[in-house]
Amino acid sequence: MAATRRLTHSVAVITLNNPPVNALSYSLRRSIIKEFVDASKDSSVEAIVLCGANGKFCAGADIKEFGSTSVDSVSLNHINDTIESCKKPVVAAIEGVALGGGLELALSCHYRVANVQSLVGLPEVLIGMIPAAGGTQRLPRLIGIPAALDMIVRGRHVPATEALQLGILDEVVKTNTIDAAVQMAMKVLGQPLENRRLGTLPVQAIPNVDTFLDTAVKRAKGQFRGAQAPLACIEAVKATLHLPFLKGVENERVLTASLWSTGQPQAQQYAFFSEREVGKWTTPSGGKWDKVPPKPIQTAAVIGLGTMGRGIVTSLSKANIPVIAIEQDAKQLDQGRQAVNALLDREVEKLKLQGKTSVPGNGLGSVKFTVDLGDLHSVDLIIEAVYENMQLKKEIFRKLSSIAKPDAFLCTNTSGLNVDEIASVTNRPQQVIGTHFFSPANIMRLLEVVRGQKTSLTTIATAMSLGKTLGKVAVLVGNCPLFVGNRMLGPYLEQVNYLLEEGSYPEEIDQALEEFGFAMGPCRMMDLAGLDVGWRSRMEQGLTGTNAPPGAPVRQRNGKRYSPLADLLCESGRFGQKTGKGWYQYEKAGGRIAKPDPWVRDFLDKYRRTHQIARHQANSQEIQDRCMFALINEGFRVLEDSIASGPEDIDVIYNNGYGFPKHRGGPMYYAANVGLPKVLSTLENYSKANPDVPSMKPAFLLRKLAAVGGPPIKEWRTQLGNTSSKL
Ligand SMILES: CCCCCC/C=C/CC(=O)SCCNC(=O)CCNC(=O)[C@H](O)C(C)(C)COP(=O)(O)OP(=O)(O)OC[C@H]1O[C@@H](n2cnc3c(N)ncnc32)[C@H](O)[C@@H]1OP(=O)(O)O
Repeated sequence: MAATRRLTHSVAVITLNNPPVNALSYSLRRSIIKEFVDASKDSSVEAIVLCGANGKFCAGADIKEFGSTSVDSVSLNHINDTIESCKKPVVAAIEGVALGGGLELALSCHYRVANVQSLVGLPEVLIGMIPAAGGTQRLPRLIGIPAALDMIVRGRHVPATEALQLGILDEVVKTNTIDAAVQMAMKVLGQPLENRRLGTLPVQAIPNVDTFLDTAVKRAKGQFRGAQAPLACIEAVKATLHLPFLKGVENERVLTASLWSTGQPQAQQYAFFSEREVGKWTTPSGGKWDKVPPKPIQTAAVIGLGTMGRGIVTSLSKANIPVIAIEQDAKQLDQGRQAVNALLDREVEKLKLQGKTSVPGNGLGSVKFTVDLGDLHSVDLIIEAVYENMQLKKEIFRKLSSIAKPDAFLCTNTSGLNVDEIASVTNRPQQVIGTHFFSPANIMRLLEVVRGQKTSLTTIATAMSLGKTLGKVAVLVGNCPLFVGNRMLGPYLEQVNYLLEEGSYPEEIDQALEEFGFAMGPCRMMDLAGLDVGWRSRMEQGLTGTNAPPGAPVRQRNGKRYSPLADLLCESGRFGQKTGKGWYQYEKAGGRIAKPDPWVRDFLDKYRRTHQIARHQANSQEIQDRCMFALINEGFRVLEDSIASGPEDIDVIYNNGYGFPKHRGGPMYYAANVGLPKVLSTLENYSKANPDVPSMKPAFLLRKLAAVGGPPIKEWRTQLGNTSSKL
């Protein structure tokens, strides 16, 4: 744990050592200050190098210690000021990462040398905070307001080559970073340090700075919808213009305290740790992430090059895994090839920007396009990504049974079909697993890994590990219709339809949920996904179309409330963005700019008149409560059924796959924050007034937890008890 010290010539090298990422815990901070003061007093030491153990400089403050009392007793600001004012040159030797407080520490050093593979950044905004150890004051003084603001507000991890260009680093080396830092320290001995102390420098003026900052605020409000940290970051950087350095640092402290009182940092830090926790999967049969080794995946194949397949091929190639990409005929193969190549070209551009052009083959795995399933005989893992049709999927898996090598894993990319049924037609159900990617699959971080009844632990471990290799956050879920995310979406969208029936317009509903923080309101989301998808599914279920029960009341099915609104839209050819019309109108078929459509208003008004529904225009709060509590209630049912192993899993799914605002932690964290007794009573009231909407009947687990006062979310798991686990 202690920061250790060794002398190289007359240079003291202080090593931060707090595995796994050298986070600046209270005890590490104490050791650093002690070692540093000793070195600066030692007359045999002429210069000091700061580095991190195990190839990592430092990932910043220890987030686990936030909120504890020891935080301020040895503040990072005190360390940074001591370093910056040191009379001997201090050089940071950056390997791996210098993030948050780690970069702030490095910015207090007089020089910075980094390994070419390293990343630097101030990602505090991603955990609901601002850099509060001088970062918002030193970085603008070093690289100017625009570049600093961009890094701080987006929390970007900047590759070393870019950081060198920006002026954050003084030198980038391919090997022996610490030696290079020692060399640098020797080289600068005797040179004046005044202009290397960032806290003493003026910030460079830029023209029209007020307009520039106002625009940044407007952009952040639009982009981060309700998240306070990006705005506080702008405020803190703005202070460099009118406050002296120390006052600017004091302002960081005030802004941090004010952010903390919003509860957003706590929610985002919960989200951060939940993402790491879901990787540590367990199963009731005793399977555990660190006990079951995954099989290495050296080659993979993807069947079907529609939107999902293209993204999955790109994702695999990006992870440097050679892929075989299959389509059923030459024409579709050609279309798929063009689309994949365009996506891969964009990836190459991104790699170039990161200075990674020297990686052999550009660091992308090769892609072989073919129409011949026979080519799959030697691949390690196959992902089927054809459209959602059980018969078609089964036909493919039957064929794969005889073509794929016996130890190959067979994955189905389905958003809700029964993985057991698909596995049942194969000769290896233990090696079959669901991998539910989210569109666009090369960008979206979420991967739902769906375990079937017979899926082996090795198969789970391999799919989860593949998710990590692809840079995704993989969540293990059980097999039930629609799995976790889409299952919860059902009652949420049901409420949207009922609100539309009752008198709200699509844009009002979207506005309320976008104000809540969702990246996209539900009506725009349905238009994007295609209204016909749900329509076809409802036809297959006999809820609408020719299979619907004859003489069924229009607004009821099987004794439950039913809204035919989306069916009616589809019957008039309005499938959403793809047809240029859905809940909104678009500039053209395939267009993306949604405009409220007077046709839709007329259609809804006429519908209400036909069915004699008195107009009830719900306000934002009612829209948010009904939609959110419907979603959350289903989340409790998912937990009861053990389809997800804990509330954190659900929250990670929603934060990463459904545009849920991370500053609210996730739907289950939000429920805990609102208070479970309140969620329960709202659902109870609705349910009493609407007994024909069973999805709003409060879940048993919600009642159970509310009955014990709504404990903190980390205690929910203990209340889950013995349920019939699907995990
Ligand atoms: C409180 C004192 C003074 C306050 C004033 C100073 C304010 C400073 C503000 C900050 O510095 S806030 C922190 C800013 N830093 C970050 O946000 C970085 C967060 N970490 C990451 O982005 C990643 O973890 C990583 C460093 C890029 C590494 O990613 P990788 O995928 O390689 O590993 P992970 O699984 O993510 O992490 C491994 C392990 O380490 C834990 N961890 C990571 N960072 C921190 C941290 N800053 N504090 C505490 N713990 C951290 C992570 O939880 C994993 O733990 P596990 O137990 O193995 O799951």
